[in-house]
Amino acid sequence: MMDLEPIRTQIDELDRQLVDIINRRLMLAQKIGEIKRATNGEIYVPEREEAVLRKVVASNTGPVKNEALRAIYRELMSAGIALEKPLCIAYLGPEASNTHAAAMKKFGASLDYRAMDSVAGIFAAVEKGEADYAVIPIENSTEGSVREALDSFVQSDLKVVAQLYVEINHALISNEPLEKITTVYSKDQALAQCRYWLQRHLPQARLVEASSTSRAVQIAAGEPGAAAVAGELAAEFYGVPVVARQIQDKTDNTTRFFIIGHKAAGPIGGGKDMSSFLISLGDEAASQSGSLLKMLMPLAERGINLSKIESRPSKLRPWDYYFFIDVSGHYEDPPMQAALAELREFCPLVKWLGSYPAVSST
Ligand SMILES: O=C(O)C(=O)C[C@]1(C(=O)O)C=C[C@@H](O)C=C1
Repeated sequence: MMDLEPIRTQIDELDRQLVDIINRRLMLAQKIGEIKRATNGEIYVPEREEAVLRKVVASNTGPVKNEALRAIYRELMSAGIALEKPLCIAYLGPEASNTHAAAMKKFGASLDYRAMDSVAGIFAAVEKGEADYAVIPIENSTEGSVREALDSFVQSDLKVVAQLYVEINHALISNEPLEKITTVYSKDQALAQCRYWLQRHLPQARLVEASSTSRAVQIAAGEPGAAAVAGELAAEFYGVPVVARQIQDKTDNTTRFFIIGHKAAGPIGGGKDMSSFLISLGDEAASQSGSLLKMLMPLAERGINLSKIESRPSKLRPWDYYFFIDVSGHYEDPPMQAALAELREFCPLVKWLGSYPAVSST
């Protein structure tokens, strides 16, 4: 057998150098932190993180996978942020929810996390300064928008600062075997994502909505005949067995999360920014044909790409709608400013919800 020792000696030497380099990187982040504190700058800078990750990935010649590099850098930047200021990140809890997992994926292990029991509570926590940023689910590839999350932007001045996509796998979690399960708890979106599996395997079971997937596991843990639909992380965290894995109807079930804070991300440029807006057409919508087309034209004419449009009842009067749109580009881009000026001529409400890096690579 070949001798491992000389190779391990080389690894030990590289590790010593790595620790030294990591500490030197962190000391630079600390210096940046001092400048930010003196100038009241944002501690978390999504556009800079995105630029760092893109440079790192571009310089990678292998064999390390880009995904592994991104995970390593996530933790390096998390450690850096913690030295600049120990940020608190609110998420839809309780602990071990899919949003908790998404928050950890975005911000790493060095920050403080705070579970909240509703999207409204999350917005309030950031607004009152009890948390610096928050992570909320905004839409799912199988079930569409999280309506409560969209509606929260109507009243709030908080901004979308970043986004991330996370593949969501659901499990059936219970102390009971499948044949003894009579009630299944979960968040409405999660129940809907497993609708056919539940119909096939538990046609008699009562489906009951819970405020989150992890809350469902807490309930199921203490109730005879009850099960929860949630991620396996929650099963492990609350010590409740997994009865069936991968029960979502679509294998590529993905949820998009928004990171919200007080200040939107700065521009990256080069087609790598996105922005979200809330627009009301007011009486225009009811009185004129083609008003929706009129709303989209100022954007289309300037090459601003619309990637999503969603209407929600305004709740001001029946059949009055708000349009939530996601578009390419940053709020500060001159073509965007021109399009917005035009929109404001006939739309009673054009509210900027935030700008953020286009496809988050974290
Ligand atoms: O460049 C900055 O502003 C930093 O604070 C450094 C750093 C990094 O570690 O690279 C850390 C946190 C920010 O979110 C962005 C980048």
